[in-house]
Amino acid sequence: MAESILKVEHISLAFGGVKALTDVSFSVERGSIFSIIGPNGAGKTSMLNCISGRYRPNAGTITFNKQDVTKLRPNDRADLGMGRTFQNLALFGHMTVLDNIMVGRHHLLKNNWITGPLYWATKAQKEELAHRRYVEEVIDFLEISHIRKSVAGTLSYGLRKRVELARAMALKPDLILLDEPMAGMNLEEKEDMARYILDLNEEFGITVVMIEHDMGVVMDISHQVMVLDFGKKLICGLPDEVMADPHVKRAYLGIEEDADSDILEAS
Ligand SMILES: Nc1ncnc2c1ncn2[C@@H]1O[C@H](COP(=O)(O)OP(=O)(O)OP(=O)(O)O)[C@@H](O)[C@H]1O
Repeated sequence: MAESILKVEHISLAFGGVKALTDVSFSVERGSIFSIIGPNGAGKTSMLNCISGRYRPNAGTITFNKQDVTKLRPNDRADLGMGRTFQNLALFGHMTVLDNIMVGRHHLLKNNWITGPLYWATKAQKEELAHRRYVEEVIDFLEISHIRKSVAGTLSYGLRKRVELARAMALKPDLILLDEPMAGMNLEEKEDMARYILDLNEEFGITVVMIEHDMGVVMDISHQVMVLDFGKKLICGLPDEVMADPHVKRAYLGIEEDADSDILEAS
C-alpha cells in the first residue's frame, strides 16, 4: 500500500453549540488527488482549516509527513511543506503577479539576517537564484508568463485564481490544499484548472487535497473522494464507489436509490 502523507484521526470541532466536525478520520496517499465533497455546511472548509492549522480541533490528531502537526501554527505547517489556496481570492490586488507569487516564499531561503550578510556572495545568492528558477518554472507551467508584470487586481477571475495557485506552488509544497479551485469559473476556465491540477500532481509530484462542488471535475480527476454530511464522514473511496453509494445519492445528490437519473446531471 502507498505511504500516507496526511493522516487525520478522530477530528472533532465545535463552534459553541454547532458541531462542525464529529470524529472524522481519513488518510491521504502521497502523490494522490483527494477530494472532499458534501452539501453546504457539511464541514468541508472546517476540515481544510483544521489541516492547515487555521482552526484548532477540539479533539483528534493530524499527522503530516509523519509528524504530529495538530498543535502547530499554519506557518510552521507551511514550513513542513503544506501549501493552500482560499475559497475567496487572497491576492494583493495592487501588486504585480510576480510580486504576489514571490510573497511568502522567504521561509524557503535558509540564510537569515545573521548568516545572510556573511554568505551573501555565495550561498544565499545561489539559493536565491535556484528559487527564482523554480518560480520561473511554475510561471511557465501555469502559462502566466505574459502577465507577470500586470497588477493582479486588473486580471480576470480565472487568471487571478491561476496566480493564486502559482503562489501556493512557489512554496514547493509536498501537499497543496485547494478550497474550491473552480468556484465562479466558466467552463473553459474550469477545464484549464482541472488540467493544471492534474499536471501539478503528476509532473511536480504534489499531493492534492481539494474541496470542489463541480461533481464532474471531482469524479474525473480524483483518486479518492470523501463525502462529509452534517460534519460526519459518510463514505471515503474511489470515485465510482462513492457515486454508486445509496447514502450519497440520497443525502448529497438528492436522488432516490431506484432513480436512474445521471448523477453528474443532478449535481
Ligand atoms: N468560524 C465559524 N464560526 C461559527 N460557525 C462556523 C464557523 N465556521 C464554520 N461554522 C459552522 O460550521 C458548520 C460547517 O461549516 P463549513 O464552512 O465547514 O461547511 P462547508 O461544508 O465548507 O460549507 P460550504 O460548502 O457552504 O462552504 C456550519 O454549520 C457553519 O455554520
